[in-house]
Amino acid sequence: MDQTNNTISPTTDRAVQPQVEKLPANGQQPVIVVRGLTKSFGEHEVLHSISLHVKKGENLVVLGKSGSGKSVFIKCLVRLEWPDCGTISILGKDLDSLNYQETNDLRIRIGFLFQNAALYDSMTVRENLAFPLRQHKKRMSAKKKEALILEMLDNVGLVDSIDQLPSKLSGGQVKRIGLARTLILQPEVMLYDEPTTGLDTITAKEISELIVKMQKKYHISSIIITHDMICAGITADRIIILRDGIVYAEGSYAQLENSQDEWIRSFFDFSDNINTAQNATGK
Ligand SMILES: Nc1ncnc2c1ncn2[C@@H]1O[C@H](COP(=O)(O)OP(=O)(O)OP(=O)(O)O)[C@@H](O)[C@H]1O
Repeated sequence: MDQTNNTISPTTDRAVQPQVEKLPANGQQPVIVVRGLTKSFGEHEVLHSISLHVKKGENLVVLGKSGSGKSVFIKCLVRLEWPDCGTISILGKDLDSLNYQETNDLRIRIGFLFQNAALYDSMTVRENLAFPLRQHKKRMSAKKKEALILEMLDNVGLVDSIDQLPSKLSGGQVKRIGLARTLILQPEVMLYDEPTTGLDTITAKEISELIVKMQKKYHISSIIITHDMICAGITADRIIILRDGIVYAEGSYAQLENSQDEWIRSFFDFSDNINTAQNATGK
């Protein structure tokens, strides 16, 4: 189904006309391409023919009110849920065409930071970071592993916590270590599910700024699911908004904030904070 005809109707506001089907004009293949993704639970159609792409090095924020299908969408990307129809291509691989081994190989190139990503309580920070390396980088030397652990802890400003147990860390520090642990496998694509949930405003801002710092440092392409507008303001290169199972709107933060559509503008109640935050990150 043509989403452009299926979405917002009476508006002439170009910023909210979903244009996600238009692929980049520079000929560069997007890192993620989703076409016609549909997912129902029983009679309840949660996602209806979603199509979007993510360009290399881009942070795409997916907004939507509670229950709009954001988590179901991201779970479809990592095959925690199976779409009823539609195609998903990540890093040039069509997920449906991959065998078990190819799926596992691709998974290593994709980092997924869960909403409530927990650290292993009985392991120190170093051991938590070493864990994915032990699983997936069996041939990497101990020296290189230690260097990577230190690099990732340095990225998140927590080198001094290397020998601590998670129980000694604050909520924000746990998030940072969770991010470091995901990044240690050097993913080309990151999927963030509500990365700032449960954090106070200042810590949420710090985590959001860290996401941008990592995007720039490692040229990571990301999808960030959030309903935290401060996080969206800091991290988004582009935003799509889900409503009733479709891509209702697409645009930059500024375009959507100034939309003629009142429902879209209702997301942007914290604009003063965000303007400050956006200025700080140059988005
Ligand atoms: N496994 C499931 N079985 C049945 N219904 C489900 C399942 N998972 C999700 N849903 C339904 O799909 C809809 C979308 O859920 P989803 O968790 O994706 O929303 P969301 O946009 O992430 O919401 P929130 O911002 O509150 O996390 C909800 O109505 C939810 O009840």
